[in-house]
Amino acid sequence: MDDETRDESDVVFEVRDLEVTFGTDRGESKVVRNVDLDIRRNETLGIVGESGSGKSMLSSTLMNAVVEPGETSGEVTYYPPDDREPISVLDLSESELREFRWEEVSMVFQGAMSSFNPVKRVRGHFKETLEDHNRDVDAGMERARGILEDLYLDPERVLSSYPYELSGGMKQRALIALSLVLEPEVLVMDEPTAALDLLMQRSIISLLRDLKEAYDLTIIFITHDLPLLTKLADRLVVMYAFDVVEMGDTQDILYHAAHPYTRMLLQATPDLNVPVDEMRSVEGNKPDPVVRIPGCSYHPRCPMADESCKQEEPPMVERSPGHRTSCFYHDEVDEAMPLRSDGEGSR
Ligand SMILES: Nc1ncnc2c1ncn2[C@@H]1O[C@H](COP(=O)(O)OP(=O)(O)OP(=O)(O)O)[C@@H](O)[C@H]1O
Repeated sequence: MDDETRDESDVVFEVRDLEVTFGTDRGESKVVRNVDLDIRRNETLGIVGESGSGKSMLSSTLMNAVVEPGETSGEVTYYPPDDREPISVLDLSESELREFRWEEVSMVFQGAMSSFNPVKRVRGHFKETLEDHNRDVDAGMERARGILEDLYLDPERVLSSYPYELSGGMKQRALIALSLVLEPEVLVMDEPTAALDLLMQRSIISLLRDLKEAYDLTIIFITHDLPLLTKLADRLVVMYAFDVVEMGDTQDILYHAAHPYTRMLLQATPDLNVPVDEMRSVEGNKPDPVVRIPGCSYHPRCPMADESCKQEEPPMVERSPGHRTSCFYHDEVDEAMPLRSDGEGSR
């Protein structure tokens, strides 16, 4: 079904004309450009792109949490699961935002390891979160124990520990439990497994699949680790140069990637079981958020680019239902940049 014709009850976030800008000495720095996106209820949406492409900025806007002095414009509408009115996230006051964050949408940030206060036991973090949101602490702690157990942690041991007494994987799971204690609808995870070893990454991914079912969650997972994402996400959003260049079902993107950049990402991934640090990086210079080049932002690195790509910006088009891309030559990409055995090598 087309994103725009989709029944509203299926959509948890509707993002329109979204832009994030920073004023800099060199001029205006646009780090998210004109993004339109629907996030479906109870899906796992993966946002992928190289470092600095705008993934974290885009996801921060879902909680109106872009750091100062960044300016967010456009619309971010959140649809609660019940009969409540839709919420215009960018119009929320500070006190409304404090409730909205954690209770509706919870975020596990990049560098999660430092999210715990080192001098406070884990139990204190849970209690403080419950108290700050005027929740019944006893009931909340009972729920916390259940979530920790679901994450294969010993609740009493973890709750009575200081953060430094836990291993990286345990700390990460404790943080996920903390982010779920106020029963949010949406969990946003920004590179949550980046600091973990491969085995722990895989185990967190499988835990997230179970959690999503058990707690009826929508998960937004941000990473530059495409192999990891293909094991978790129902749909993928590919970002390049502060904009979305392709989105669609994970299988469609894996086997029928329509944008040359997505194909480059897939080709840079020799085998989707290979750790990310063994992947080759995509060649070429990184885009600059201050300098908007004419035409398609990917043309300087694109093997298929011609004169029109240098002059005109390609519009986002629907290639097949729900599969969109912004490339003039999406119909020719199969022939020009074939995927290994039609995607077989990418499994
Ligand atoms: N506080 C800030 N002020 C100005 N520009 C910023 C700020 N934080 C990030 N940026 C810029 O915004 C752009 C997008 O950054 P963002 O963190 O969203 O990228 P990302 O895709 O999440 O990268 P990574 O995977 O490395 O986290 C980058 O060019 C970055 O330099």
